Amino acid sequence: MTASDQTTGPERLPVADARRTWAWLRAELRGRWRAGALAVLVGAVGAAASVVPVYALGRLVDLVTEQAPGSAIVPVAAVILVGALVGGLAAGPGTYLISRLCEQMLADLRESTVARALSLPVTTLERVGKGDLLSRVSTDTAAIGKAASNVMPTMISAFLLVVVSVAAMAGLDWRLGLAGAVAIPLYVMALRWYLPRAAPKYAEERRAVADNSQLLVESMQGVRTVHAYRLEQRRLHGIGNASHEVRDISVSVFTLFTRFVGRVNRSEFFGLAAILVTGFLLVRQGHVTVGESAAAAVLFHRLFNPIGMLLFTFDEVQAAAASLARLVGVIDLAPAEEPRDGTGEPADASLELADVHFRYDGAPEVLHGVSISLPAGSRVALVGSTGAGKSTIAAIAAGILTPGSGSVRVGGAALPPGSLREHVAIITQEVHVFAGPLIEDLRLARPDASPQEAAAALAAVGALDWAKDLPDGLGTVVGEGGHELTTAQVQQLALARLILADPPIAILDEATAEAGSLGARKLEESAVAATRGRTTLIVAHRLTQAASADRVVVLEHGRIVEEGGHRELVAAGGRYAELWRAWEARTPTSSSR
Ligand SMILES: Nc1ncnc2c1ncn2[C@@H]1O[C@H](COP(=O)(O)OP(=O)(O)OP(=O)(O)O)[C@@H](O)[C@H]1O
Repeated sequence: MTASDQTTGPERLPVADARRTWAWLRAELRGRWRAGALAVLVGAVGAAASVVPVYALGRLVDLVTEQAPGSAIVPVAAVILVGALVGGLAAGPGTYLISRLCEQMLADLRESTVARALSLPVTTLERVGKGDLLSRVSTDTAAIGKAASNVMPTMISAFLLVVVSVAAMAGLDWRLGLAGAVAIPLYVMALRWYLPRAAPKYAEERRAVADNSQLLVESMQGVRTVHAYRLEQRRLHGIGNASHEVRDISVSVFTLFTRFVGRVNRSEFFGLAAILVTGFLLVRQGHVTVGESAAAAVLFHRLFNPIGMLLFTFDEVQAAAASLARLVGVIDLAPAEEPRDGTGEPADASLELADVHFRYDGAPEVLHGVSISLPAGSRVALVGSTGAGKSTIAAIAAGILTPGSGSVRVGGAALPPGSLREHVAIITQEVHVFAGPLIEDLRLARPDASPQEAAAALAAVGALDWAKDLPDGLGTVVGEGGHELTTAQVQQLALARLILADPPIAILDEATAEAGSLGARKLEESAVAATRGRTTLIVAHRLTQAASADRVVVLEHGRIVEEGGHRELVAAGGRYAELWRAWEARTPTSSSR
């Protein structure tokens, strides 16, 4: 089963199952087996070297007990010194190699997740909400990052030390090894008690955190609506409830953890007691020396920390595994669908939508076979009542949405969405101003644009005057936290970006609709300047835009009901004529056109 087969709910991105997550991890490790083997080898040498001083310490105890001469003690002391040195020296590179491996894997994981998230169909992102995705690329990546940089290196070193120490105890006397091993089933029992209880708790905690971020993101993004409808208290109440849920789940996770710690301490007690009793009996029967028995006890006692580390970090590893499953779920998502028919190079700047059908996820079809043809360099206006499907057509023509069936062709070529976007640029009313200097915002469209080119683009859309008057001119920081631009200024900025991007085809979806009537005419002029020479599809909310277009396409309920020149349609007395009459009645001045 792939991640994309299984969704955790209609409003969430999928989460990969354990098998798929392991398969991803194995494939990643297989691709880096050399680095992995080297890290384990260096770690094992360090662990083995660190056991030598304890062994030698036992021997030292025996020598002292036997009142051996100083000359016999010196070589043992030298062994202790060398062992400690080698152990200490190998620990650094061992940890470094493991950390490097984990960090490289994390960097690749982060890149693939973000790359896939950016290539997701817009409909998927709209359906799941940005909060879920944000919590995955931030909180989940952080959880894995923490495990990768702190937990995994410590855990692997601890594991190697445990293996080498148990082997060393068995080397002293197999019964001592066996006594030490008594603790193993107790540790395993503690872990088996804990893990199945902790896993769902962690998953629950992640889900609650994601829900909380979703609520926060929505409230921030919709802050104007929240103010407009006085929803502050209701939103705060919702966020408060979600935060309380996160808090309660975190507390219950911690309570579970402390109960687990109690079980681990009990295992340590029984393990050490078994070694001391066995050592006592073996010394009494003359099977081992006091030094060997003491060495076994020290070896075991030294494992308290690494074993504790192994067990206590298991929950972080588990949390990281839950996060990894969520990221692999995103990586496995199908990217936006490519068109099924052939591609090729566009012959010219014409744009053609042929028999396009479209439905949003889980909703009824909204476009029922729409065909629109824009010859190169023409201006076509799309007119229709609210919900007719105009914005959907604009998004399909721009390659933001993929039609369910039918095709979009540029210059006769059906292009994949990625390259369609190279030829077609769209401006919607939701223009985002990225935080930073104004000129950098313009350069999003063309990174190498010179200040003169940026200024020329602003001048062409009539925005240079106000831009120069900003506190730092084109260097003024705009966007979130910076100088606030008016809606009309933001639209002009988008039109200036269009000039810099210089696409052969432009789509304007409500680019002027937001403006008040006073500024609307000015913005229309800016739009005409920005689209001059380009094939242009305009979603015309102001019918003056339709009147100045080469052709008007009238859409109702997802179907084209009329098509032709403005005068021709007005004369025909159909749906467009009706809309035009209503428009003229509302804005008498426009009849002068
Ligand atoms: N993201 C979405 N998910 C589900 N349905 C949607 C979504 N966006 C639009 N719709 C629906 O699709 C239909 C066409 O919407 P669209 O926005 O394309 O119409 P429009 O003609 O541009 O309307 P308006 O003039 O109000 O912008 C409407 O019924 C709308 O409710």
